[in-house]
Amino acid sequence: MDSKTQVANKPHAVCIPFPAQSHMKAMLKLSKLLHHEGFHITFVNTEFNQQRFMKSRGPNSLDGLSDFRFETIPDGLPPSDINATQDTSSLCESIMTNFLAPFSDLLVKLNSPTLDNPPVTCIVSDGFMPFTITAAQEFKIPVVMFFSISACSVMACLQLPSLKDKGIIPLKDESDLTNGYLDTIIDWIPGMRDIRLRDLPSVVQTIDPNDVSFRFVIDAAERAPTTLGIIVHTFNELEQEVLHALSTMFPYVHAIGPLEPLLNHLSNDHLESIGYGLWKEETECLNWLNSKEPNSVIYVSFGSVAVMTPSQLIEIGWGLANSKHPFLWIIRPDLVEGGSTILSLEFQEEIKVRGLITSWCPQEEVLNHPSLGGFLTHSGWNSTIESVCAGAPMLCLPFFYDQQTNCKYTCNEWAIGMEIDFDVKREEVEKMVRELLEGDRGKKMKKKAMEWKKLAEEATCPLGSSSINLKNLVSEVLLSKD
Ligand SMILES: O=c1ccn([C@@H]2O[C@H](COP(=O)(O)OP(=O)(O)O[C@H]3O[C@H](CO)[C@@H](O)[C@H](O)[C@H]3O)[C@@H](O)[C@H]2O)c(=O)[nH]1
Repeated sequence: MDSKTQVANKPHAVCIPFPAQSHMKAMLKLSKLLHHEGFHITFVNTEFNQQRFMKSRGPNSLDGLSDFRFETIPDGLPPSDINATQDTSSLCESIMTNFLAPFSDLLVKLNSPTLDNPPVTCIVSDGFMPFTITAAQEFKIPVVMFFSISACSVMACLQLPSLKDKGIIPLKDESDLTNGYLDTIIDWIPGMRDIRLRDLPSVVQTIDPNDVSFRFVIDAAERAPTTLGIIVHTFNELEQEVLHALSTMFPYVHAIGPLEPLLNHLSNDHLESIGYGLWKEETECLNWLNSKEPNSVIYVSFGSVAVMTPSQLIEIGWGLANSKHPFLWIIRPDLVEGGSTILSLEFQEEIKVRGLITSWCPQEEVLNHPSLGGFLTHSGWNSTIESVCAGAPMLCLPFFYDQQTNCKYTCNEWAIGMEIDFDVKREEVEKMVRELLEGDRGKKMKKKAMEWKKLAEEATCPLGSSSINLKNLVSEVLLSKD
């Protein structure tokens, strides 16, 4: 077969993430795995995020290979700060109305005989981008939905239409937020036990049926079951019960994760140079960690979207300082409401020998550093599963979306976390950090975290459950001729 015929016969996956940092990172990792399975990859960014990538990682950072390429579509939004996460509600609204047309145009372009790539054979779409299902139907190609969230959060999202039909959501009145209604146990969700309304994705905490995020998640939940199947960034051993329940709802459910150790098993990763950060990674913190005792440092990060009040920032800061333990704290340029960080000179003087604050770091390297003792996190799913991989116990301070659900499972089911009240007080932060790094509960959580780490390693070794699920996804779904 000549090389032109070889190219023409290659399977070609178009991979499109929800256009935000964590979803892009997870989809890029999955795309690299599919590339290794022999796929030609087209990775679709919004123009805005493509520019951010180039800015943070350099103009050639997305050069890729001839069979791993990047394309862009517009996001339909007015210009915004290149150093900040876009407003999620505006993004969701725009995804629902503006993305289908440019995405379909891109598929037409990619199928053009004048281009030197194989015709598109499948779409791997973020689970929250259901316009891709319409495009897949139009182009008569399979689509699978990839959820870069936990299986329990996927299940919870999928139940939103039923919760709405039963009149449980949206809330009837603002008072339902505080009168105990959120403590209602929902006892009929398959595979999930002892779940309260407040543990479900935070979009349920609205009284407005037209709330953008509420409509956005319901739309995705209603459309997901019309696809061939779903991929979830998790592993069988971690979420057995809920994955089993999900498997009765779709033709295929593939738990493929954690993604980083799966990638680490690839020999010859030609795509290693394609990184993930939309902010420039500051690496001097790794040297700082080298100077610390094993298991001594608390790492603090709230992901790429959460925004906190100045008061929360100050309470967290003094709680960390008063614990007297060393800490590494990520304060993104857009972390605090109003934009500026207001840490006093007194605070900076107090922490200068044992605290390091930086704007963005190579998080997975930090979590796996020997001096790391624990992680104070917002319970975003990528942070949670990266912490599981690293065997790091967590303090959970969930903000919104799926974070409440992840926090519930981290603390109650997996026994590797303790929750901090959202109305943060410095005394509580100090106490929790001490308990995590010095107390019996912390020791038990660390032991459990190491057990989950071992199971994650087993799931991602060549004959582990996630590696087998990846092979099955490729042969049963993406290469299937049915
Ligand atoms: O200094 C940093 C801080 C974070 N990260 C990375 O950024 C990602 C953060 O992801 P995540 O923990 O999932 O948080 P968010 O960025 O807040 O992610 C959004 O999307 C996730 C699904 O992809 C949801 O689970 C979250 O609730 C939602 O807020 C992780 O991969 C981190 O490794 C870095 O590389 N460097």
